[in-house]
Amino acid sequence: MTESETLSLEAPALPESPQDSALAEFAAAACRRLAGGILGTTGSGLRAVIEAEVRALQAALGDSAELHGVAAKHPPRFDRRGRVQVLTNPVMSHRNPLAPPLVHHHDGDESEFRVTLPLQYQGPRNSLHGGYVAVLLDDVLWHAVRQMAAGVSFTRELTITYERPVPLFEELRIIGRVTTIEGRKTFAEGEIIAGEAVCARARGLWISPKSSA
Ligand SMILES: CCCCCCCCCCCC(=O)SCCNC(=O)CCNC(=O)[C@H](O)C(C)(C)COP(=O)(O)OP(=O)(O)OC[C@H]1O[C@@H](n2cnc3c(N)ncnc32)[C@H](O)[C@@H]1OP(=O)(O)O
Repeated sequence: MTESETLSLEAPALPESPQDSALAEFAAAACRRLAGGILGTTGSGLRAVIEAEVRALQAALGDSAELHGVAAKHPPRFDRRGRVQVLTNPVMSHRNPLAPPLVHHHDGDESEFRVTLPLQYQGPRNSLHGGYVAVLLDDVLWHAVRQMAAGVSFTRELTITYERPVPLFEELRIIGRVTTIEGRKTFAEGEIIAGEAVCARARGLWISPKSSA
């Protein structure tokens, strides 16, 4: 597979039918498994498997140029509250192979993700990459803000405190909660918890641009 073909596959279509959505989620799950498998395996046997898989995918996709820029052609989709759905988010979208297989729920002013992270998120040995710690906290805090604040808010400031390594291969609770709303400004905080231990903390400010408030 050439580099340009790889990039084209990273700009997925936004399918409209439930069947297509299921297909996109299936494909993303397969990509995740492949990414983890590649990192954990070496040798010529792996090369043969990957070559065969890639050739089969190329044949099934036909002209992969069709995948270029498809997202921009599709109109946005809306949720039950009339808000634009975020279908490509690299943390929460089940269609995005970059997103880990997390489950989330929201209760009151608090959002929670639960996830067990595999090898492709490794920074220090057996621990989560620090940048990804910030990504997860940014997203869970934003999710809490999204439920509570009017309009759409964007991260203005985010401070992470790395208390101890965040482990891979065990379930994490990633929690975000709104602390204060002052007009267009929403302050939030949260943490990543493994077992009983708080591994990382975050606090930050989200601002809704004047036009969306
Ligand atoms: C559909 C889904 C799509 C969205 C899909 C999102 C997917 C989830 C992503 C997770 C979240 C992200 O990563 S979001 C992506 C990363 N973030 C971004 O790209 C944002 C880049 N920054 C911006 O675009 C801008 O700075 C904004 C929109 C955040 C704010 O712009 P602005 O509205 O012009 O801000 P400004 O007037 O300067 O400040 C507003 C008010 O806040 C005050 N203020 C500013 N900074 C501070 C501060 N540190 N502490 C206290 N107060 C502050 C100012 O004094 C002012 O007060 P006063 O004068 O009013 O009193």
